[in-house]
Order: sequence, then structure tokens, then C-alpha cells
Amino acid sequence: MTALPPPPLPAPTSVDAPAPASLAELEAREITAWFGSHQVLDRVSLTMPAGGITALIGPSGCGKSTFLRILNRMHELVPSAKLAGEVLLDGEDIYDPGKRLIDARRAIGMVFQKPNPFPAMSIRENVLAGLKLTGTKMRKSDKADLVESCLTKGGLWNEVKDRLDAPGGGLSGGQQQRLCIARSLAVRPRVLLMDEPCSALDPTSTRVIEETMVELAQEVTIVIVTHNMQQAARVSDQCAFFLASHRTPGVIVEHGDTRAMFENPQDSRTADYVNGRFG
Ligand SMILES: Nc1ncnc2c1ncn2[C@@H]1O[C@H](COP(=O)(O)OP(=O)(O)OP(=O)(O)O)[C@@H](O)[C@H]1O
Repeated sequence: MTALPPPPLPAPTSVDAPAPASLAELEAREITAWFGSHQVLDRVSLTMPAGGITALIGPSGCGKSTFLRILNRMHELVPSAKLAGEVLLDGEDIYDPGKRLIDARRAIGMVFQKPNPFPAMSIRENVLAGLKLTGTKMRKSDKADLVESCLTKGGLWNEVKDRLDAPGGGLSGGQQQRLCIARSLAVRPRVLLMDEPCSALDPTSTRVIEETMVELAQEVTIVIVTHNMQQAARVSDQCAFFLASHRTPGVIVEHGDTRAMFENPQDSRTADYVNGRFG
């Protein structure tokens, strides 16, 4: 699935600086999804453990990106899209009518396939952009600290600390993606969703992002869609293998510990997929 633009957010309401985030578990229960009359997922359930990296794998069109977008209420941006089921963040349903959309998007951030920094904004402004959108006010010195800590966690600080006022669009592709990660972190999400975050990057930038992900998992739960089996094996703790066949919506065929899924898959279709025999 190609990158979507950042979702629109409601007008600013909060004036508090973001509170420190704690690790959170994300649980999808019986998720079924449609685009118009086309059903693309059928009762998919998956627990994504706090502080772990979960990789969603499977051939093109089996519903991985749709599932990922359901996890932070982006699916509902598509006019024909519908869904059934629940998404629980630490036990609370993000689709509860009493919950605000902005809170779900703030707690569950998204990094897209194609880096999408605001090209004319400075590196510093890019990192702080999410705060503006969520209406968060901070002291200037706190902002400087936040920029440094997010760029450090994003694995970019040393490369940009002397040019924070340069435009974000002037960075390399890999640097731009790390800037987008830093931007996501600035609102202190509890979960970070990553939709093929390295597919537009060279192998060196990919490895830097993978190292960044592993570091980040200590403070944020990560869910990544990837077509790269080596990447799933390198970074994830658990994998979920999605599959859809002609006329049949996507389901999870098998999920569990990544090493077990790669070395001793229980389903022959998983074995064929992880060994590159299809997809
Ligand atoms: N905006 C949309 N409108 C209509 N159908 C869509 C839309 N987005 C996705 N679909 C359909 O939903 C199904 C699942 O697509 P999705 O992008 O979730 O799969 P995927 O596993 O992420 O694929 P890929 O690995 O190629 O990105 C496909 O049949 C796709 O054509």
C-alpha cells in the first residue's frame, strides 16, 4: 500500500506538555474490514505485547496495511471503509464512542513507507510539528530538550545537531525517514506503527532504521509491516503471517515467536512463505 498523507487532526485543545509514556499492550479482537462490499479481513485477532516488536508479514494484498491502519483509526479516513471488532490499548477500546480520535492518533503513531517530512520546514520544526497539531504548549527550553531527545532516539541527532534550522527536505531519504520517526516520538506515543518503513531506502539506511527500532522498543510498542523476511527475522520478537486467497478475505494463518515461525513453522503455507517459495 502506498503512503497516505498524515491524517487530519481536530483543532488544538490541550495546553499540557506531553506526559512521559509508559509501555502499552495493543490487542486487536475479531477485526473484520471492508472497502465497500469488498471484505478484506475476516475476524483477525492479535495481541501485540508491550515493549515488543511485532512484524506483520504476508503476500501483497492480504490486508496487512489495512490491519495496521485500523490500529490507529486511519482506516476510517477512506469513505467506503467499514470495520467490526475492537482495538484495545491497555484494555481500553480506541473505538469507544466516548474516546477522542485525537487521543488514539496521539497514543498510536504511524511512520509511512515513503518518508514524508514537511520539506520546507526546518529539521527542528519538523520534530515539533506534531505538538502544534495536538495543541501542546511547551517552554522554549523544554522544546530544545525534546528536539534533542527525539532526534537522538531517532538515530539522527549526531548527523543534524549543527543544522537544525536547515529544511527537512534537504536530508537524504534515510535521514528523512529517521526525522519522521523523531517527529512521531515527539508526542510520546505508546505504540508506533511502521508500514514498510525501509522499502524506499538503501541497505545502509535500512540497517540504521532497524537498529533505531530495536532501541525504541524499550519505550514504545512497535508494529511493523514488512515484505523483507530478513528484516522481520532481524528486528521482530513475534510475527503474524497474513494470507488472503482469491475471493477469501485476509486472515492470520499463524503467529508467534519470530524464531519459531522461521525455524519451525506449524503451517506449510507459512513455511513456503518465509522460505520465499511464494509471495
Ligand atoms: N483505499 C482502498 N480502497 C479500496 N480497496 C482498498 C483500499 N486499500 C486497500 N484496498 C484493498 O484491500 C485489500 C488489502 O490491501 P492492503 O493494502 O491492506 O494489503 P497489503 O497486504 O498491505 O498489501 P501490500 O503488501 O501490497 O501493501 C486489497 O485487495 C486492496 O486492493
